[in-house]
Amino acid sequence: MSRPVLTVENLSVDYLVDPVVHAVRDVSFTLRRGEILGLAGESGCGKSTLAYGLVRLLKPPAAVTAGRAVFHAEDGTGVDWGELSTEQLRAARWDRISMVFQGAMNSLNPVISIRDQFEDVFLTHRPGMSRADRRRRCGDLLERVGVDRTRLRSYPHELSGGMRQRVMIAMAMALEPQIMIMDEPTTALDVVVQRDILREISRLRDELGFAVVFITHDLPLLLEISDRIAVMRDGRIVELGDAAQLYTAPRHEYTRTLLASFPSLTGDRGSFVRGVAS
Ligand SMILES: Nc1ncnc2c1ncn2[C@@H]1O[C@H](COP(=O)(O)OP(=O)(O)OP(=O)(O)O)[C@@H](O)[C@H]1O
Repeated sequence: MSRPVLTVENLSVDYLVDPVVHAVRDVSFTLRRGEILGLAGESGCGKSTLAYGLVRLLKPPAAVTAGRAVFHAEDGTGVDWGELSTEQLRAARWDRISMVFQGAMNSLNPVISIRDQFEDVFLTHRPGMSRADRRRRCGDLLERVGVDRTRLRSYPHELSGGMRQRVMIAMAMALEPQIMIMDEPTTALDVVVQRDILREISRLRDELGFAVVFITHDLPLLLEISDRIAVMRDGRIVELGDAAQLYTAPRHEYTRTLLASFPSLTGDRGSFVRGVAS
C-alpha cells in the first residue's frame, strides 16, 4: 500500500485568459499503489483542472505552467508525463491511467452498439488479441460492474444513465490500468445507483488493486470510500490526511468549515460511521 504509483510535484495550471486564472497552484502529493485518494473542495477550487492536468488532457487556454506528474511503473521506473509525446500519452492513457468523468456516459456514440465501442478499446490498444478473447473480455468486464453481458448488443439509448456510466467504468478498467481518475463519476445519478456504483468501485479496487483519485464536492461520500483525503481550496491542497483522521481531527480551519457544511456529519444524528455504506 505504501509504494507510490504517481508523484505530483509542484504542479501549477493556469487558464491563460485575461486576467490569468491560477486554477491549480503548486500542488504536490503522492498517490500510493492501490489506495483511494479523495479530492474534496467546493465548486471552482480547481479539482477538475487538476484531474485533467494529471493526465495531460488540458486544452487551451489551460496550460501546465510548473511542476510535473511522475508515473511509477511496477518495476519502479518513473515517467514524467510532461515529457511524453502526444502519441506516447495516447497509448499510456487507458493503459496505465484511465479516467471516468461526470458526463462520461454521454460520450458513448449513440449509433454504435456497446459491443463495438467496447471492443474498440482492445482493437486500438491490444491489436494482437483474438476476436473471441475480445468478446469474452468485454462480457466479463460488463458483468464485473453489474451489467448483464447480453447488454453488449444494446445501443446506448437502450440503457439507463446508471448502466451507461457503469459501461464507462468497465471500459476504464478494460486494460487494467494502475490508476483511475474519477471526477464526479456518479454525480448525475440518483443516490441509490450512486451508492451501488461506489460500492462496486471499492470492491473492484480491492480485487484488482488499482489506485483511484476520486473527485467530488460530496465530502460525506468521500469519507466513506477514501483511504486518504486531500482538501483543496483556491487551487491549493490545504490538508491531506487519513480519511478517518481528517474527519475526527481536522487540522486546517477550512477542512473544519467544509465538514461543518454537511449537517449529516455534524448534526444530532451525525452518527456517521466510516466503512459502513448503507
Ligand atoms: N476555460 C476556462 N477559462 C478560464 N477559467 C476557467 C476555465 N475553466 C475553469 N476555469 C476556472 O478555473 C478554476 C477551477 O475550475 P475547476 O472546474 O477546475 O474547479 P472544480 O473544483 O472542478 O469545480 P466544479 O466542482 O464546479 O467542477 C475556476 O476558477 C474556474 O472558473
